[in-house]
Amino acid sequence: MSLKIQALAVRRGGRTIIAGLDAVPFEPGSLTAVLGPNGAGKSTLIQALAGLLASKGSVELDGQNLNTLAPLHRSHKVGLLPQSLPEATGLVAYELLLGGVLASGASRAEAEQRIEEVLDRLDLRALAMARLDTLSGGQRQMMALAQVLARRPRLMLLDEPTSALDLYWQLAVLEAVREDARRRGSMVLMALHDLDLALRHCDRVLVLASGAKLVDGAPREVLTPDLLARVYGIDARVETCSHGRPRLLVDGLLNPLQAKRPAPQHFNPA
Ligand SMILES: Nc1ncnc2c1ncn2[C@@H]1O[C@H](COP(=O)(O)OP(=O)(O)OP(=O)(O)O)[C@@H](O)[C@H]1O
Repeated sequence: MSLKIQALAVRRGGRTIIAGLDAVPFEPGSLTAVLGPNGAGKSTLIQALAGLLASKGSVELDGQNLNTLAPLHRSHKVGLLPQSLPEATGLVAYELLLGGVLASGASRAEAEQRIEEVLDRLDLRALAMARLDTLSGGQRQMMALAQVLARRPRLMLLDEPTSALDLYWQLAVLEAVREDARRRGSMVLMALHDLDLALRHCDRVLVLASGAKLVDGAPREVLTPDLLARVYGIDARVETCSHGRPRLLVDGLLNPLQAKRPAPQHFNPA
């Protein structure tokens, strides 16, 4: 039982964005960070896995090819947190959660019970009855994440889940996701720019560049100074802090003439 990606290819706007991605199977309970520079293809991969973009190749979840499932059935198994925040509409936050959980196939009673649990776990009860247009961007992002957790999908796809959150909530949210994966055996793939969060919370990192897999492995092993220089064009290293945790130390930008960083991501029509 796992997620297997084989020869995944995605085109957008007439261009090949992801060309034949293979990955070692993702295990139940695992958190994987999808890393890479702007335009590397992280969101494209996540949207293709969620079924929002047509793709070739195979995406198998627990032995079932997701591309053969009807969209509704696929959405019961796969929960997506998009990069964009939920719109600031007159909808009450609780209604956002309820709509999502009911759409995932839960009964009304089951949906309400799951939402109560997630609101408690994330300490969001005080905001549950607020209109979305009265919440801050970060609060709306937390509500969207609460919805994904309450839907209890087998595969969670989170596109920059902490982009609008303060330091407390970045850690709190990732710990809640980690706990959910451990408890239910769900699998999590999340696009991240914060490498410290990837080092701290993820079992594995998948690094993309120009839509191709560059490396895939344990965060500490993969995030070497050479890789950081090649992918991000920065002079940086991972060291162990006095509390025994890995930390990214950034010394600065590499001189662009010396950097081995590829030019800004650009894809040739294929
Ligand atoms: N709607 C679209 N139509 C056509 N091309 C797109 C579209 N969205 C993204 N692209 C292209 O796909 C490539 C990958 O974009 P994608 O958003 O997947 O990158 P990303 O790694 O998530 O970037 P970021 O870190 O900036 O969010 C880019 O070259 C981008 O120009």
